[in-house]
Amino acid sequence: MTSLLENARRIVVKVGSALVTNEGRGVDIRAIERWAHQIAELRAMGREVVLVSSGAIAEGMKRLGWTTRPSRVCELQAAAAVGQMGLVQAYEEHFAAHGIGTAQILLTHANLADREQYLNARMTLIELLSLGIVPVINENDTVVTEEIKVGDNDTLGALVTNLVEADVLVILTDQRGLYTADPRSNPDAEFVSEAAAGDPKLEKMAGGAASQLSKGGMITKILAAKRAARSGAGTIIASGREEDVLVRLAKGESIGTHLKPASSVLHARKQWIADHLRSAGRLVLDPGAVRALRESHTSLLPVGVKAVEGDFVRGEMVVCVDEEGREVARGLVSYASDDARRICRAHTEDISRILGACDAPEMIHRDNLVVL
Ligand SMILES: Nc1ncnc2c1ncn2[C@@H]1O[C@H](COP(=O)(O)OP(=O)(O)O)[C@@H](O)[C@H]1O
Ligand SMILES: N[C@@H](CCC(=O)OP(=O)(O)O)C(=O)O
Repeated sequence: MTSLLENARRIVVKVGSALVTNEGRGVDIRAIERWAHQIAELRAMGREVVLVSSGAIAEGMKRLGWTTRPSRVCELQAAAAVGQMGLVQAYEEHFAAHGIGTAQILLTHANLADREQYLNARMTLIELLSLGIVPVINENDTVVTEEIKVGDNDTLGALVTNLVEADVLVILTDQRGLYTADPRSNPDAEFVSEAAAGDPKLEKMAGGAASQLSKGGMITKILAAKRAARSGAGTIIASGREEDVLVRLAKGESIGTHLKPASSVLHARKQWIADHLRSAGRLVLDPGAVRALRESHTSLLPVGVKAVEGDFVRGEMVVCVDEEGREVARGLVSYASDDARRICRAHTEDISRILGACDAPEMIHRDNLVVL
């Protein structure tokens, strides 16, 4: 078996509290140095990497001189706010040593449930990746209470994987991967090197019941893999202490537990476009464009768009209709409605002259288009 990471172009790496913090005594600087080094190598191999890192509370406790984890939510929030400074400082310093810039992103579940904020976060992250920056994400603990928390960073990692349409989610933890039972209490537990993401048997191995969800552990990783598979991404659970784990995985070595999605990224994305998104506007196509979409499965070019209806931002879902108003396709549009109106009917080579820049040669790229 080869690694899911071998051919992945966009990767989300989640590092857990168990790893980032030195036995709960603040940030493990040596560990951060090693991951920065490995992620720099992945970038040099042409991969894009988003990092989801825990550790703010543990670092905050150290800075505040607290030796036991507080129970009041506001104390945990205060510790997270203090500790986040140390966490991002450590990442910034160690990525800078490789000439790589970093960006801090703090997200909540509520941010990602809101359509506009979801799209804004997506645009920002994709822009950062195209600028060669490594985004470092954590939950925005200051503004969340128990009920609206993502809860654990495994779930946040999966949400970010869906958000940026990553190919693979790598969850680094303090175990080699998934065992048939918790290896801490079951020395006979067997290692699982490969399984289907979403297989209910895995939830039982990880300790099962939904009531344990908030406690983290392996169950949140298994559920994160199930969630990531919805956008076609595979998940790897591996030990962050394994020598050069990310680079070796990217070179094709099979390390850790590989949880494979049932369908390909492209198929899953198209399913998502077709099923889940509310349309933000309409593009009226001329008969030539309708034919090209139906018969040649091409991208939709601005020249074939006769009119643009509605207000939308880049990346939103729009419905494509023929001159009689019948739905032909739907897809994620490459331009916001104002720009789309200005370039409809235009040839691709004229886009930069009209808009001052050409973000994309097509109105909807064929990977983001579902013809009905
Ligand atoms: N089936 C299992 N296989 C491996 N680890 C398991 C399993 N069930 C429970 N665990 C526990 O999950 C822990 C990892 O989760 P956690 O401590 O939340 O890590 P992190 O902070 O990296 O998210 C392991 O140390 C292990 O004790
Ligand atoms: N956001 C918090 C906690 C994140 C969390 O639950 O972490 P994890 O156990 O790695 O899934 C922090 O940075 O300390």
